[in-house]
Amino acid sequence: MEAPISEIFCSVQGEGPHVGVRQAFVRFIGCNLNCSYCDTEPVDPSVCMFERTPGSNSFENIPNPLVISQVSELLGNYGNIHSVSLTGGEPLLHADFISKMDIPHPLYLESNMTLPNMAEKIKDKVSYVSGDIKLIDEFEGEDLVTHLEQTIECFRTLRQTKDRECFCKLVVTKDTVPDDVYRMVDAISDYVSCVVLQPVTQKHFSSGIEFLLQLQKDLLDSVDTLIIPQTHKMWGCL
Ligand SMILES: C[S@@+](CC[C@H](N)C(=O)[O-])C[C@H]1O[C@@H](n2cnc3c(N)ncnc32)[C@H](O)[C@@H]1O
Ligand SMILES: Nc1nc2[nH]cc(C(=O)O)c2c(=O)[nH]1
Ligand code: SF4
Ligand SMILES: [Mg+2]
Repeated sequence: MEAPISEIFCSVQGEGPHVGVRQAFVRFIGCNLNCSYCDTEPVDPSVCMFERTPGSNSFENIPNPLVISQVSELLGNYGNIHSVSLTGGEPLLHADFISKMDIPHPLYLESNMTLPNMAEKIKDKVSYVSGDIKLIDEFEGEDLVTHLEQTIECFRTLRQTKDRECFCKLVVTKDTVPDDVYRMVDAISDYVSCVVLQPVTQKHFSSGIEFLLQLQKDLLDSVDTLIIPQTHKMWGCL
């Protein structure tokens, strides 16, 4: 079993309720969506950039695709880590690979939550699910009803249990429509421990502070809701 991976590095989780924990990151290549705000840089798919020494900004190029034993060996360099973040791109496109991974650390999945059949394959492998809600205007493709159904099914499959933590992130931009947020959150709120409103970072127009605080106020009536920006961008780590 093999998969194309763009980066393997060690950093701290910069988003959501576990900001600051030491993690290894495995970034898979490829995505089924095309979000307007996406911060994943295009890469040379022929190599995986491996940062052996955390924070060194020095990378070894490892030819793609990688086999599972190679990934396990590379992750062994990073010492005492909280978990291994599987990100991308969309890691669920590589569910077959993930289902066969055999590493001693808990797996932390970062997903767009649009591929319920793939979620089924790895639901018992992952200990943490950081699942996004994507609003329909963020990508081209299916209609709203199909998108909503797939998102709900994905959250239902990967929902919070005694063995798995599942929380939701939602990137807020100046184009975010509150009613879209309420509809989507309402549909999945039973499956998550909390909702994180993640203000969009970067060159994109930011949403206003008042707007974010109003969204949080409204959502708090039904679900624990935090506002947490991408903290790794603040101190420039990977
Ligand atoms: C790059 S994505 C990869 C995982 C998966 N495809 C997804 O979208 O959840 C990782 C996280 O970064 C967030 N993200 C991407 N671009 C962002 C931006 N410009 N500002 C804030 N968050 C962003 C995504 O919403 C997601 O929560
Ligand atoms: N430090 C750090 N935290 C992160 N949380 C989610 C990330 C991602 O790109 O999936 C990410 C990332 O790329 N770096
Ligand atoms: S789903 Fe994730 S990786 Fe794919 S385009 Fe959207 S933010 Fe980027
Ligand atoms: Mg990122």
